[in-house]
Amino acid sequence: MTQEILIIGSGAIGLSLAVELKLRGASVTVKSRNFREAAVHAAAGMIAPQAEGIPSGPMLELCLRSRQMYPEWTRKLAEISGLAIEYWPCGILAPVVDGTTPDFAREPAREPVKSRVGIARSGLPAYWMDGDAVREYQPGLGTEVTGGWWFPEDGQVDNQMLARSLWVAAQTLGVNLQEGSAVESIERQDGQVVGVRTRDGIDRAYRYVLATGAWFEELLPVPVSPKKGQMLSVRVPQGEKSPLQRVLFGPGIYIVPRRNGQIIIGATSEDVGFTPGNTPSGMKGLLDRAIGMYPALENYPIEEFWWGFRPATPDELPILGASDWSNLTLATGHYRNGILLAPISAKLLADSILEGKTDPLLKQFSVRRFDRRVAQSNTIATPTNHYRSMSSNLTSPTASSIAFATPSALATAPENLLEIAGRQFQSRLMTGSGKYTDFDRMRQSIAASGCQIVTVAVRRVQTNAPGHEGLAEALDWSKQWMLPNTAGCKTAEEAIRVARLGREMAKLLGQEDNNFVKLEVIPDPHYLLPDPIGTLEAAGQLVKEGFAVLPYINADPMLARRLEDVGCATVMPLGSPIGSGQGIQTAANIRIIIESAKVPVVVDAGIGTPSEAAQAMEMGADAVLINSAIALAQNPPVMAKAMGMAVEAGRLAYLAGRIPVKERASASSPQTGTIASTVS
Ligand SMILES: Cc1cc2nc3c(=O)[nH]c(=O)nc-3n(C[C@H](O)[C@H](O)[C@H](O)COP(=O)(O)OP(=O)(O)OC[C@H]3O[C@@H](n4cnc5c(N)ncnc54)[C@H](O)[C@@H]3O)c2cc1C
Ligand SMILES: CC(=O)[C@@H](O)[C@H](O)COP(=O)(O)O
Repeated sequence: MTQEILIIGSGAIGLSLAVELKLRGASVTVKSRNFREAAVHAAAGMIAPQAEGIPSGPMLELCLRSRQMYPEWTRKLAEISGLAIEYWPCGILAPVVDGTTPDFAREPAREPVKSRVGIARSGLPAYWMDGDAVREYQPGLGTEVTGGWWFPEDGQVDNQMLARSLWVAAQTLGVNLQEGSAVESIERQDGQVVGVRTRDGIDRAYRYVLATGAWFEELLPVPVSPKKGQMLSVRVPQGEKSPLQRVLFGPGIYIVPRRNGQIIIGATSEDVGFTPGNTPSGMKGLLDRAIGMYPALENYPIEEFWWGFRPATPDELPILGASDWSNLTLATGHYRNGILLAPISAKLLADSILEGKTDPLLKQFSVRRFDRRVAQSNTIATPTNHYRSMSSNLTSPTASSIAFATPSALATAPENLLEIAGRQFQSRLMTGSGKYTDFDRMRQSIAASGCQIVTVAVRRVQTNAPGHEGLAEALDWSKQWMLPNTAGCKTAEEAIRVARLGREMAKLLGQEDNNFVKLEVIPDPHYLLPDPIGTLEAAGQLVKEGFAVLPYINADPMLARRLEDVGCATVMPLGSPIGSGQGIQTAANIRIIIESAKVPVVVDAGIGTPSEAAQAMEMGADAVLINSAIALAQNPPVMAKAMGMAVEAGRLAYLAGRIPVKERASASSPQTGTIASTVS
């Protein structure tokens, strides 16, 4: 068997993965029944996690991560293939029509509406405009439009160019592309795939990936079905300049203007199996809605119509990752968002196939959610149930918990308490409140961790960002000390403003004397690295205003000293980028900070496992702050418990003092006085 990776399917997903695997040095073959039938050609190419109204949770996170990858990903593909790809972050305007107000617009904007333009409730950039404002912004909208949402970070890619570029990039890199090679069956034996059968015989490889889009069920009994979409395009009349410079995404209709004057109009969503062709009723429905939203289209020449099949699963979420066969990876079900999700799918699957790294996000899209057998056995071990049985063990006074009491008492002895700005805490673990799938899970996890300080993103709570609606009220603040943070602030000014809001929020929730703020000034959306200058500037001001400032910083010893000098209550150097789970990559600098700091040092961000939390504490950190590793674990409450124990273990180890590292062995039992030496 060769070390070849064999991908079945050459659509957006199969080709993106082929390119990624090849770029990382793998040997790759792609079997493609028919490149032209792939949905990637039929799509509109919208990069639209916000306009699609995807609710907060793993899917939105996947989409946002992918959207963020788009500029660099398309640049790289264009460079390899030598073919331009038009990626246009033009923003998407979602007009609202009377009686069809989409979910995200149902409540009015919380922040004061400045004239006729309001800022959205979502933590992501989104702006509400009333009827007059939206018309000013986009002249020519139909009379039925009563307002609209503007999503400046959504956009579009020319999916036809993308498809060509993916194919040529794969070819250029040396992927073995076998067009016209339809796989008829997948041969399986002893829990493994042993080959794929085509009309020419059996092909074997070391690993296999099934990426056949809407046709997935033909080869494997997994619930993926085709959702047909009909589309058409018109063209801006010759000599006229396109009046549309952004995508319009209305109820049941979208209008996607390309820079070359073509305007794509889509799309129907039909459960008609693989029935081919465009229908008069499909076309009429699209044209009626499109003209209603943007009447000028009625006189534009029609250029083309077509259709395609989206791969849809029952929950409309993709299937990504491992299967019941150890060497078979699954990649399908991207439904309406396969163009958007191509880069992140390729990255996460390549990480898993080549490096055995399973991003926690990938687990959310496992095929196992459709497996009745597995689902049933899972109910016994679902996070909540498992946690319940575990927590009852932990609270009952068993022999082991009694035996454990002495060291715990040491860790919580008065001289060993964590003290920040005059306030004492027994637990040295701080946790975050974001990224949980639901509030119950969050509450259970925070309780299981034993932490006493919980940080809350003020801005996201204020704007009711997805997953943050009612978050602040969801926790019992008589048991936890709130650490409001300024996440989402890019400048010192914003952070100062949000810190003040945070203080008000803590007051409203009953913590009258809470002046704590976790200061985050992060202009860089990619690595979420803090701005040292903005942080120092904001810290100085906030200290003057009476805040206890806990600044999140890169592990920079000089900056830590400057922040201490301006009066910060702690310093919070990062272990590695937020949410990366890369552990403590900055150990050498953190050691220097710990050595010289007179204020508590809290290692914040990047901790992925309990052993890394313990490592930070063994190094002498005063506390750690952990969010993603708990919230995104398969079983958050149990991971929270593990983190709490690790922090305590690490602290005890630090207090106990480790043995020095020696170059030579040193025997555990005496070398003299043994029987042999006594006899002789
Ligand atoms: C009308 C329409 C509009 C859309 N608009 C958007 C949009 O604006 N934004 C967005 O993000 N997404 C959009 N999508 C969705 C997106 O196009 C799909 O999610 C994505 O293309 C799916 O990619 P895939 O690789 O899984 O499948 P496909 O791209 O369909 O590719 C599957 C490939 O597998 C091959 N294959 C099948 N069976 C076999 C076999 N037995 N052996 C070998 N090869 C086989 C097929 O020939 C095909 O080439 C749209 C889809 C449609 C139909
Ligand atoms: C919630 C919070 O404050 C995070 O920004 C923090 O830095 C934790 O990082 P991880 O999510 O990597 O644990």
